[in-house]
Amino acid sequence: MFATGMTGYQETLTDPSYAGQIVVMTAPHIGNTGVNDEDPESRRIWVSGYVVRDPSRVVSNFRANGSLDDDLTRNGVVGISGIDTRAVTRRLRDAGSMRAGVFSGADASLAPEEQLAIVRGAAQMAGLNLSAAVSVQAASVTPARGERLGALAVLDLGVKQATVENLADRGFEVHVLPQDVTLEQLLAIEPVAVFYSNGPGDPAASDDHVQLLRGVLDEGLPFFGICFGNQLLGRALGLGTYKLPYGHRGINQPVLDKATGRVEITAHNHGFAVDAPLEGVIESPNGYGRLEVSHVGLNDNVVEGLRALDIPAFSVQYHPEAAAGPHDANYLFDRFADLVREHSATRGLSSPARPGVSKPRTTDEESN
Ligand SMILES: NC(=O)CC[C@H](N)C(=O)O
Repeated sequence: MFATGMTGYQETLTDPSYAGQIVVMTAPHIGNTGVNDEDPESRRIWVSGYVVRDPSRVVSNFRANGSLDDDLTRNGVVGISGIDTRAVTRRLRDAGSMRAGVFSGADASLAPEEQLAIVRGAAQMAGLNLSAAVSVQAASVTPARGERLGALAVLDLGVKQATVENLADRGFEVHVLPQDVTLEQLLAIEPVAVFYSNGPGDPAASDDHVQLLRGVLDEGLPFFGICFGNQLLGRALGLGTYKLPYGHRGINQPVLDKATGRVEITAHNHGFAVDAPLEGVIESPNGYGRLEVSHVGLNDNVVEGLRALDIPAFSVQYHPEAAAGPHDANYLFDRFADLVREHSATRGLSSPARPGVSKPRTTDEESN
């Protein structure tokens, strides 16, 4: 797939949501600012391959302590340059994101048909669950900063460091939990709220995370989800998801906040989306009351946010942590903190109540 950001390649490479994907950069000149210790969004580079037109031969930045080339080598990730990435992008826009291969070493001398057979033998992104590959194995805690709101359970489906920092800045004691945590283990930290992160893979292949989220919503806990978290909230509420032809990956995507009429320029990285009517109020097929699409992508009218009207839950498909990207959507972290404050005031911090809607509890009502 292709990414259109002209800056922030280090954040892109270390964003776990790119796991399993070969990233083609439309910006022609990549690597000028090298790499540093401050910008990684996670513990490693996750892309499967990196395709650029013209890598910088000189690293020039006061923060740099290495080059892009060295960083890719250290992480065992293959990069390829000298490619007309804009021509590749035009093909991807016409034909959609597809499986691909970058061959080096002995594989480079294989016949094209043999290379094609290797690519065709690779797994499709549709139907793939990659959460276990990127999630932490053990929980970790980042202390709250400023006014303390309480413990926040973050399900690590591929969380970015900038998200953790934004949540800690809002007063949450951020507990990053492994993706296979049980509802009992999650509730044991006595969270005031729950957050689902971004992450790689097809949301339709994440039934366990959807079930866990339904347990969280049944507890009446406030919820915020970003990107993969938005898709999983959609599924928990009873909506379907689908694969976009070539996805949204860049840092200048216009999104309408329907509540304010304001247009935000935002960072995106998603290949799937929630299927829901853009206008009007929808009744949750899973019995969570009313919900609506809160944000819409203006390039192609894709659902970019959801809000439940009868339970304290909302999510966005794009990236308010904006690493890299513009900060227009940063208010969403404040909106989450406000929701938790309101909820704590009405329910009491230590005794979460069930939402005032009755929910059928069978498992076969999942719509996808
Ligand atoms: N950044 C994300 O969370 C991506 C979500 C999902 N894997 C998608 O491609 O749509």
